[in-house]
Amino acid sequence: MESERERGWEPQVGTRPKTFPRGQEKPSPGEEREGPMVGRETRLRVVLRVRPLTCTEMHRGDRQVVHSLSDGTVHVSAARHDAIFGFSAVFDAGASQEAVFEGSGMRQLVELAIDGFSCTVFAFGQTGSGKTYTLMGPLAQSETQAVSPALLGLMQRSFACLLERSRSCSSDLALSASYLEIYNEQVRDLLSPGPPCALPLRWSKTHGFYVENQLSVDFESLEAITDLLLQGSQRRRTSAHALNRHSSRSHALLTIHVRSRAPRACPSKQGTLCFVDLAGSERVKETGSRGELSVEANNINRSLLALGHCISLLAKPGGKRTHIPYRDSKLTRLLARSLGGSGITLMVACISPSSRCLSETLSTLHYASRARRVTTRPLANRALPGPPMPQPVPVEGSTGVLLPGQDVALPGSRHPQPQQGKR
Ligand SMILES: Nc1ncnc2c1ncn2[C@@H]1O[C@H](COP(=O)(O)OP(=O)(O)OP(=O)(O)O)[C@@H](O)[C@H]1O
Repeated sequence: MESERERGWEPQVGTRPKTFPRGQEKPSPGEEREGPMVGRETRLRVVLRVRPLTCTEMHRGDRQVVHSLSDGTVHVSAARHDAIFGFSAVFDAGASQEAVFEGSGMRQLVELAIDGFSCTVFAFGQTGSGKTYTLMGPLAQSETQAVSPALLGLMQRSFACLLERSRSCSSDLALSASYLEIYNEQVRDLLSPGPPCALPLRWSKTHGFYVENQLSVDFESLEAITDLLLQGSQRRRTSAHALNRHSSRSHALLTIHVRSRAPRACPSKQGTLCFVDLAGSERVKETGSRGELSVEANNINRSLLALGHCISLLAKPGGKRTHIPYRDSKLTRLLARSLGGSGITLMVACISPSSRCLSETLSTLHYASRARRVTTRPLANRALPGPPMPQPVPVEGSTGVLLPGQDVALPGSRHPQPQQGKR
């Protein structure tokens, strides 16, 4: 039986805070929430969600080979396999969207983003295993009919939580969103109007990897951010194949930037909350992908392989001291900070309980188990006092902003390069 410490977001025994780089500062006395984990080795938190058998799987007579047990474990039992895997939490087929939000630690992650940390939640698993459903709920239906509030996913629940905190008397938060996809190894802006075009991914010593010229849109209400999510998701590449009628063909990253408006003299906190909906791994033989679909599948599988490789190396004892090949894919470059840097990460592994998916399910479970050994050293971000940076200028009649010197930038602001103290 594992201890609370092994269940994620608890610092490891005997680790010491390292020095605090510029822009990422020690907590001041009284900032309790940043307390135990700041600057200390902290494990990724990994939870598992098992979706129900689909109608097709039931009609086909697939057997259920995954059974969740109490205490965060699942039992996989099939002809030649009998194994138990443990996670920080396991959600079975009957778990509601609310139970996943409350039990996964998502609410805590929102709080940490408000406190200035770079927080990431990513969903991964085989195609059709329920990643998009867990993050966004059944979004595709919302074009024609409203989605029942009970079905809303981790994203919408986190937005509500964030806005509630923002309205509460003590917090004065400025919120903005950017939404990207990695499609066939190209980074594309999902909020930018017009045909998708590739954005450059750059690296700087102070900020690590960042996307140049991505659009960032201010928002102040749940309706505004839900609209952005819907607009962006409609632009995202999806296709139908044998295992999923709405299969995502790209990795999508929605980032909420949370800036606290502190008094002038104090450095303000600058946190992020990034939702990563990975495209699912797939066996081309089973999905029946041909032509363009098969090119997409190869790109998806290659980038997931690169991610798996980085995770394996990071999970080894002393792995951080070896070279981690983040540069092998755009996905690993963008997740470098969440996996091996100073961010705080929640991973939601999604699986199908069907006997037909057994080998993919085992692969996801092994991948997820390995990820539980990965640690980061969380540090909060602070905007530094000093000469003021160019501030976005509100544009009348829009939630968008213009940076000084820009003449066209609706509906959001472009970030040509990271600002000081911000990635
Ligand atoms: N927990 C769940 N309860 C009910 N239905 C679910 C659940 N999880 C997934 N589904 C349904 O299963 C189908 C596949 O889910 P989803 O599209 O989220 O998979 P995915 O992992 O994102 O796939 P891909 O990688 O191909 O994009 C959808 O019809 C979805 O509504």
